[in-house]
Amino acid sequence: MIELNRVIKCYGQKNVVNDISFSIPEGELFGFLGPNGAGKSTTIRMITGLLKPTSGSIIVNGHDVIANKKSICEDIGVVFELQNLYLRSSIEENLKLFAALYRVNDKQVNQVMEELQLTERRKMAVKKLSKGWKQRVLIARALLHQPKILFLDEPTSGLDPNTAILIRNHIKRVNEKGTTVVLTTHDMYEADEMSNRVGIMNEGRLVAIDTPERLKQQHGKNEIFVEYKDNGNINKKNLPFGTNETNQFIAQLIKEGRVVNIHTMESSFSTVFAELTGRKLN
Ligand SMILES: Nc1ncnc2c1ncn2[C@@H]1O[C@H](COP(=O)(O)OP(=O)(O)OP(=O)(O)O)[C@@H](O)[C@H]1O
Repeated sequence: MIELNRVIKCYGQKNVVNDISFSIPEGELFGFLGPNGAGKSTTIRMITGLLKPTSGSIIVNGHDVIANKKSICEDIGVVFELQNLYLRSSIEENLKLFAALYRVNDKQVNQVMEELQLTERRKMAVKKLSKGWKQRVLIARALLHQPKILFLDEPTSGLDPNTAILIRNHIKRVNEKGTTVVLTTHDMYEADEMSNRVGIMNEGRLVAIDTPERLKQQHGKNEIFVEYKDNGNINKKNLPFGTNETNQFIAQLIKEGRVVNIHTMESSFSTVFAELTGRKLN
């Protein structure tokens, strides 16, 4: 369980995280979204004890992170961008070094390597690996000590679709076994598909927190897509669902026998994001 209460972080005069309160229950897969500079990384760094808030309280699994940041080390695993691996060492050496710090046995190291499909290249130096392999090593390293909470910052950014699927599936499996997951992402499909709930930040504030389905119902806009004959050409239009203008326009097309194709389109999560933050991503 993660609980933030009235958390503020300011740099100079600017509140980059501006009085946010929310909680993440045990076992949830929580998607954390927001445009660049919204304050997501700052918030995650505060939750994981890497950064001290200006004010407010943060409790992780019953521990006050601000009073004692070391208290949560054993409970959390983190996969952040620009994390260091020992490039000249092999996958296995990197993992065993970390395993020793957490008193994790070889059996667990082998199992995690197997689960992330790393075994085949276990002896290969990390510097020779592609970005996707390195990312899997980072995830393996974060999971070695079987943390109760896993924090991932853009885990599939810049990876090929197959590696992204492998990583998403693994994150889902880890979550199904009981690990709470906090996933920061700019990928709206990933957020929608994976999260039990999402929190959306904008300009330091938490502007929404709910299930993707409810956010789509509340903030999305269903549309009707219609293709129709128009003076010898085929025209296409997206129209708002259920308005009088749309109904009249379509009724007229049907009457004149001009409809070529028509279907409704469920609002996408990108629409929700744009509506709540005023900006578009992906
Ligand atoms: N050490 C710092 N000193 C001053 N300002 C900072 C510092 N760290 C972050 N900021 C500012 O805080 C704001 C929030 O940054 P943060 O990295 O938390 O955003 P983000 O939502 O994670 O963005 P991104 O999606 O680009 O990673 C930004 O305006 C950033 O410039």
